[in-house]
Amino acid sequence: MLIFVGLGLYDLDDISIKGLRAIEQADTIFLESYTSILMGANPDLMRELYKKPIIILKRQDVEQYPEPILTAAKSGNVVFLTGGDPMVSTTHADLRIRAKEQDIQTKIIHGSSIVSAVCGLSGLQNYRFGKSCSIPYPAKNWFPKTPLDTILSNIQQNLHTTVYLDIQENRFMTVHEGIDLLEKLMEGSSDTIPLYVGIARAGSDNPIVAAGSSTQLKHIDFGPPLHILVIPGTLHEIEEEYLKIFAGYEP
Ligand SMILES: C[S@@+](CC[C@H](N)C(=O)[O-])C[C@H]1O[C@@H](n2cnc3c(N)ncnc32)[C@H](O)[C@@H]1O
Repeated sequence: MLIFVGLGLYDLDDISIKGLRAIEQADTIFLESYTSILMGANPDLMRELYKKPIIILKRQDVEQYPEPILTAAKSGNVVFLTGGDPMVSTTHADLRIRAKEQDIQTKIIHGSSIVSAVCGLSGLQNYRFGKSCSIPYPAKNWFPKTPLDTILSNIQQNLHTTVYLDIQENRFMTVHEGIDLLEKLMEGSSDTIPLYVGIARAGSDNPIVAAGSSTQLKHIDFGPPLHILVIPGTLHEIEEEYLKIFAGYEP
């Protein structure tokens, strides 16, 4: 059996009791930490708490060479750990399909997700979000414009946009870096993003939530990762009130 377990948002306490029970019963535990990462925990703390070994997986181990995971799940109980919810903004649906094709039973134990956390922290209503996008760190000769296109298209339709910020090995894109990259993409055009909401460390005891123009947000210290951006469409009056109270928004 292959059980996808969501670790939740920030530290060891965010996993569900169902998730912990699945770990207790597991013969093999895998952890992927390339789609998201618990900044208030680490694999050693997990091994200590779960009293079991944990095998760390890279993207290619899951997306290109998943056979060891599937083989283990054919003969025993496998838990596959992911930050947040395992099926939100990840590609793990593919692994579940591959397991099904090999007659391996699967199950999902959900975790709290950044997708719902942004709604609670910003007050932006979940049914007013359009397509989300990700900003990658620019590589040599590669700086995609698609995130900006998604944001502008959502703004035109009066929808909010969740903007995931890149995670690379020990490199986590900040709200400031994300805004700078978007501003660079808009240089020389008439496109503008009038309002940004920056969120840091959702799920921790001290998340930061700040709303304002790019210039205003550049003066905010968001602190350590993880960070995420939300670009609102036109605000509903309750959303505006919420951002004023909880995110220092000054229209
Ligand atoms: C690709 S998404 C994966 C979402 C995850 N599966 C979930 O359900 O929460 C990961 C991105 O979301 C954002 N993120 C995830 N957890 C966060 C947190 N606790 N605080 C702020 N941003 C977070 C970061 O921008 C990160 O790069």
